[in-house]
Amino acid sequence: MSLLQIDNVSQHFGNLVAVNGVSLSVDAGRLHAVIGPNGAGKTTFFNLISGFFRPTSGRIFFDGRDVTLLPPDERVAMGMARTFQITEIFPELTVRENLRIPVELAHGLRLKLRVPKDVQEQVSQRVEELLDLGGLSAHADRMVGELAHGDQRATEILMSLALRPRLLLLDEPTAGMGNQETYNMARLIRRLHQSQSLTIVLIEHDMRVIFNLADRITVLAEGRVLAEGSPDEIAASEQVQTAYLGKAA
Ligand SMILES: Nc1ncnc2c1ncn2[C@@H]1O[C@H](COP(=O)(O)OP(=O)(O)OP(=O)(O)O)[C@@H](O)[C@H]1O
Repeated sequence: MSLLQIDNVSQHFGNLVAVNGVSLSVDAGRLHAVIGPNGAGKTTFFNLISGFFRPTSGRIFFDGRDVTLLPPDERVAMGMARTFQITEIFPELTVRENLRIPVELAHGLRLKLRVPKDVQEQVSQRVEELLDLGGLSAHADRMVGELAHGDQRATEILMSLALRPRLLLLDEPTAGMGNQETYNMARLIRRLHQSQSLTIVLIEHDMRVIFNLADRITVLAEGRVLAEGSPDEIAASEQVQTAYLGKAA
């Protein structure tokens, strides 16, 4: 069964149709990439999935439930997590302290003065698990603001996992990264996908990352679905090459 089902969704901004009748279905455990040239509607589409915009028309289902009108926080509570192009971390706190914040929130602890010892231990254990998962244990006590950009983004992604989401929406996770950082980020995404059975929908510009990681790819152009298929099918599509890959190469 699909974890995420999008039926014929459109988003108008005045006369501009940013997303035009897009449908997409993502099965649990899949990694689905959304690609397309600048202005194709990718970010708007993500805003619709995560609830920052309400579509002009169409429906969105998550885990079988119609979430079209649900606000972002209720979607998060249902198991949807999203990271943004802009890094959202606390630069003057350490990596461990940054991770501790959402983990405590996930345990309902942030406003409690007295926290039972066993709960404190569960929180600490989950923080260490996340550090380990992200390969960040060696940097745990460093201030996030001092880390390389790639490690900052990794921290942010790990923070979004504190609530143990089932769907992770990643908006250009390798934006602004060099080759080595891009490679490390792709490895982290693969690890999350495989070891945590996390369903991932990813917007990405870097073709190496997409063709390496994705099970399926949707190509958007001018707000519409230009093509959808496996990486091999998309790479072989003349229509896609003309509209997108040709230009990007
Ligand atoms: N809040 C908004 N109000 C009006 N127009 C918008 C708004 N957000 C996006 N648009 C327009 O919708 C179209 C699609 O934009 P969007 O940012 O979704 O594309 P994108 O594929 O994410 O592009 P990029 O790769 O450059 O980030 C563009 O023409 C953009 O100018």
